[in-house]
Amino acid sequence: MNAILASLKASALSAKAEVYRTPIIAKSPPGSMLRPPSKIADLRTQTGLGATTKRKGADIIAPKGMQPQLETGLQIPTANRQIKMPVSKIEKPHVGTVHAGRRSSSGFKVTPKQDRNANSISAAFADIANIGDGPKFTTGALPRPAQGGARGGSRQAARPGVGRRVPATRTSVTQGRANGGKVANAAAAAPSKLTSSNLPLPGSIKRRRIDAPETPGTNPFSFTTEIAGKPSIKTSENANEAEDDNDNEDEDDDEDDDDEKDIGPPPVLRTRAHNDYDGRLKDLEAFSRYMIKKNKTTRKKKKLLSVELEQNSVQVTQLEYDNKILTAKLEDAEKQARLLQTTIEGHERRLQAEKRRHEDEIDDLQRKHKRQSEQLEDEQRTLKKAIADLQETLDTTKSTLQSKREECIRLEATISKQASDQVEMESGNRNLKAKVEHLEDVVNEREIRIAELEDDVASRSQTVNELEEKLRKEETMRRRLHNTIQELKGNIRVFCRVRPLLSEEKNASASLPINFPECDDNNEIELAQSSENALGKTTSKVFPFKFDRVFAPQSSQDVVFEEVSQLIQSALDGYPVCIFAYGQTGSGKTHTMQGPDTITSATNEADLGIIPRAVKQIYENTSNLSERGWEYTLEGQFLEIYNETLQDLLAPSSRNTQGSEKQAKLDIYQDNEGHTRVKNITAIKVDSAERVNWLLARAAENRTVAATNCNERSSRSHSVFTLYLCGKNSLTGESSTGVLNLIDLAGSERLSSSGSSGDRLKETQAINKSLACLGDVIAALAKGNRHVPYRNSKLTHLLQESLGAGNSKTLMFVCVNPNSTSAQESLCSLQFATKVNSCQIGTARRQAAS
Ligand SMILES: Nc1ncnc2c1ncn2[C@@H]1O[C@H](COP(=O)(O)OP(=O)(O)OP(=O)(O)O)[C@@H](O)[C@H]1O
Repeated sequence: MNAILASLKASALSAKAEVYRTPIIAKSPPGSMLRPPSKIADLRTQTGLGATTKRKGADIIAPKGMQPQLETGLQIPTANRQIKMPVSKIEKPHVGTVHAGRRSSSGFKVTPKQDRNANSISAAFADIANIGDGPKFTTGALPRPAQGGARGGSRQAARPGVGRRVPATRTSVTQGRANGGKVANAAAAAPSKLTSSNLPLPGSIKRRRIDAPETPGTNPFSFTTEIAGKPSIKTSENANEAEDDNDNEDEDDDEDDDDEKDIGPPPVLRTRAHNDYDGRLKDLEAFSRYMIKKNKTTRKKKKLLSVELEQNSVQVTQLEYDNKILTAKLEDAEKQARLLQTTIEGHERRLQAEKRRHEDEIDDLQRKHKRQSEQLEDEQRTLKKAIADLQETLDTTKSTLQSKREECIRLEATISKQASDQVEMESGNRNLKAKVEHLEDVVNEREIRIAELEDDVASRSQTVNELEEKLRKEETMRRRLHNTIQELKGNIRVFCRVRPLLSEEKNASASLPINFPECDDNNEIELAQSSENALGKTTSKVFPFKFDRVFAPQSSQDVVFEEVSQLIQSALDGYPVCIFAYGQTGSGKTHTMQGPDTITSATNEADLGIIPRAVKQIYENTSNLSERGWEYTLEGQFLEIYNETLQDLLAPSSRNTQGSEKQAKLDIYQDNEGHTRVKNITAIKVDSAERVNWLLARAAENRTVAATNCNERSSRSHSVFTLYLCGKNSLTGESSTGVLNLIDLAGSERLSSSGSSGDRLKETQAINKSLACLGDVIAALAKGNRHVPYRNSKLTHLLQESLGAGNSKTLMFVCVNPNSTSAQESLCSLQFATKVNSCQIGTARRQAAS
């Protein structure tokens, strides 16, 4: 749209410029009056005209003594303003003939010249031009002349020779070369109507010089002006001269010769005598001749000026004609410009509307673009995040892919290997098939054999069942026999164990002189004791002791437990068993019953004492017994008797700490079945051998807490581990309830040798009391007293069921310290053990439901 508007504006401007440029060109038409400055100067020199006034765009030549008055171009004398060219008659312009006038006040006399052809500009041009052979005006591309025009008139008017009189001021119009050089009548040649469209373009005006003929008297500076579509006007001084012929033709004939002469200075009128009439007459005659000459010269000049004037008039007419044409073109151009302006305004309005619409569209598009940009930015952020996630996934996938590739490579290698293996296997398979066929035959044979064997198995399984039944009966028999053996061994037995000297004891003191006489039963021990009598003589006395078994210091835990395991089996068979260790502090009671103070999974099994080994044996035996229909549940409890007070060693540790929940009082009672039980005691199911380790660890922990309050608590209290074994045989319907009491008694130091006082004395008294009660109970059982004082101490009360109650089995370990410093205490312990060993407690009775 902008391009269309720009082209429209450019065409309008070019039209305007063309219109306004035309008068400028018309101001300086080629001709005699408006010549190049150099030509004008030459002409002025030749004609003796006055000063030249230079105007913008043209040189204006005025006669000597006459100032130019025209604003543009040439001021035509008033007398010649008969040259009019009404606009309405442009198609037939009037051109007045310019004549050399009469002398006027300004030196020229101007008279109206007869209009030879007032209705035809061509006639006027013909009057001016076509004089003799001189330069001519040609009409160029003017419209064709009217019929009957002066075709070839110029030829007829042309007369050869110079200086020959020709009709005054003749102008011919020719049709140019297109008409074959024939002269056309100007009137006939004029267009019927001049319009801007058929007017000649200003740019088509051509100016060329036509060489003047070499004829004397011809103005060498005459020009032929050709205007395309317009008549050419030819001017020459010959024409001017001819124009004057109408007025002074005769006079000029005589005076032509004098024209070229210099009239010289006026004659001098000398002073003569008044009566010198001849002289004065001569002077007057001379002066008269001079004046006549001068008059001739003046008239000649006037002629030239008249010619100039005529030429100017023609020029003016031509300019007016051009002016009107250009005015018409200007009007057309202005009309067109207005039209274009209207069109432009319309275009501009449409453009404004388009512009507004486009601006609205641009705003909409910008809003849309902004929204889309925001959406795109959001999408870009989302995409970036997705790309990052994808990149991460890609990396993970790449690494996975890499590992998969490596795996594929491995698999391919494996596949190729497997393929080769498959080939081998196929060949092997074929061999195998052959073998299979062979074996199938064998199998068939063997199936027959199997059928025979199944019959045999069936008969044998019946035998097995019969044997199992027999085994169960034998198991029952075994239990009875085992118990009988135990009874034969004694329901209360005593083992003696002497611990080795500790590393720190080996250098400090001499070991006790203990002797283990060689015997098959390993049940003797001799304690040598030297004493000094009143005479100062040292006497040595040997105290022999005999127990059910004596274990020397090198005896391991395994050897000790091997003798004990028979009693553990009795407990599993449903008998109350009580094993306790007796001896002074540090004699090895705890080592025998438990082993190390703290038992963990890292503890060496060889160091384990009777308690963990007993539980392990029980589990192994219950597993074996399950094949014979026995199912057992084990429940354990661990308590200590300190100063005749029961303490639960398996209670949660919080119950034993100060300020925490106070432990409920533990009371000993007998349940409905006559079993001795402890009220409020913590009973823990022992469902594995390892559970016992945890149980012992908790007991040790609770004992450690108590030891912080009471010095060497473990040595000053009795600890009792009780395991209840309840078994049921689903096959025989038998059941059994065994009790295993494993007791680590307090140190058995005598009160006198302990040197105790205060709390320690009280502790020792309590220990001695309970141990004395234990002795009393055993003595009562040995005597067969009806009353056995079990309730004299917490210990005997607790062991009532397991200590001599008919069916119970009791084993006492008397532990001996090999240190010589403990000789007296060791002797007392061995003496106490001998008393216990001498007891014969009644026949043990199995606690069976049936
Ligand atoms: N048969 C043995 N072999 C090796 N060392 C033993 C043996 N018997 C006991 N000992 C060691 O002797 C020391 C004392 O033993 P232990 O603590 O068992 O005596 P105790 O009679 O239980 O004393 P307490 O009455 O103070 O508890 C311990 O260091 C223990 O390891």
